[in-house]
Amino acid sequence: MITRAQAEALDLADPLKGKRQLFVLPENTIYLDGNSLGPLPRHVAERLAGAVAEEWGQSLIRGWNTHGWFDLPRVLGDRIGKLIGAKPGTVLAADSTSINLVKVLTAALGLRPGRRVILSDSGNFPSDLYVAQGVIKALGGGVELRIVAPEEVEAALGDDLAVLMLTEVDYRTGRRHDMKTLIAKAQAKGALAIWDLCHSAGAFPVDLSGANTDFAVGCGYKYLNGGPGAPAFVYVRPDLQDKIVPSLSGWMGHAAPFAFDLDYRPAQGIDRLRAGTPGVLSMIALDSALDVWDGVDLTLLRDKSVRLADLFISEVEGRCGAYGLRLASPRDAAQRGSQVSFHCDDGYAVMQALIAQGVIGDFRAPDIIRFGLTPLYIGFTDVWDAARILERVMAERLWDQPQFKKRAAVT
Ligand SMILES: Cc1ncc(COP(=O)(O)O)c(C=O)c1O
Ligand SMILES: Nc1c(O)cccc1C(=O)C[C@H](N)C(=O)O
Repeated sequence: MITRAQAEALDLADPLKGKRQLFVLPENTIYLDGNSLGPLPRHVAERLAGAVAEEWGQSLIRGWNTHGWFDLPRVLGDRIGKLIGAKPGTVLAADSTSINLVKVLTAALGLRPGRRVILSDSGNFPSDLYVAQGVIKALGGGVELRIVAPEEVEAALGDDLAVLMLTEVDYRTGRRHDMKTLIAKAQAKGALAIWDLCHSAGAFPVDLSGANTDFAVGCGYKYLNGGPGAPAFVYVRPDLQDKIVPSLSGWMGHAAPFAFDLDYRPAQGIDRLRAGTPGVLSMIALDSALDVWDGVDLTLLRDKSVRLADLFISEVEGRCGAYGLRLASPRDAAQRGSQVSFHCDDGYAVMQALIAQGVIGDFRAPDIIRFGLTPLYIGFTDVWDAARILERVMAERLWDQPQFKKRAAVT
């Protein structure tokens, strides 16, 4: 444990400290939930207002050409690609993570006919498992979703494997898979690998090309700060792009959308992953939000993320261990994403009481309180203060009140 003055000294020496002022952060709030919804980058409101008034208001339908609306999915894809080690032309910003997963899962199964198994793990985000279940039903069966414990994935890679479908960072515990190794082992079995990077993109450096990733998806509203419901992204390895047969074969992914042919012909390259009309205003918000990454060295980002997490773990364990909080995240930073979670009895009420004290994290059933550590706008003093406030919530049993026990619709 350290003193508050020591935490302040760490902030003063932080090479990323200048980035914080780029964000709108409400007063008296310590925001440790950027792994669920990133905060508003300050300049986005003006850019969005300008886009509404000028681009939509004045240019009307001409905006598709004059403001480059049609190209936004590719342009944003390339910007996101720089954060995840993807080459230009391999990432598309589009739709939601769940929808993009339908696209790549059906594409991958189409490339491995006769193979029966989609392998995933019980730490995956449930939407991904639901998508796989839905795809299997829509295909009329013949494929099985096999779910194993995260630590059993490697041993479960069999000769009948069609697709390994995993989320790199466990949304509850922050446990991180060894993506490169698992991809190589799945490919050695003749399978394809799909990675969900929702809790990776913008959280630490990702190297999709270096890991020879087949497919990846991820969202724009967490560490990329694109706003609620921001466009997601999808990655396809260059040599697979023209081999895949899109199942969501909408007109915007057609080779010639404005020829209005009656028959579908897929576009070349990543464009065939487009389906329908993109949400242009959301694309513009995400495009603008991505400016905060200009000049950011992702190795510095990771270094700060690890140090924030180590400090938070030591402060919370030191202050709250006596109240039964237990670390749910890996202690070894190399096996963690950019969040820290604790098992906590009455965790929902504890988190609500903490939020009432100005520290925003979230709760994930059955007993996890979860804290996102986002180095662009969170500092060492923030996590020190958050641990101290959590100690007060526990010591004074501030959580033990009826209003903190009533579950909201969205947690
Ligand atoms: C790992 C992961 N995958 C998928 C999703 C679902 O994304 P969406 O609701 O944007 O489709 C989320 C979060 O909601 C997530 O954390
Ligand atoms: N996508 C969300 C939403 O629409 C509402 C509330 C939360 C979310 C989330 O992103 C949850 C998130 N995927 C998680 O890691 O738990």
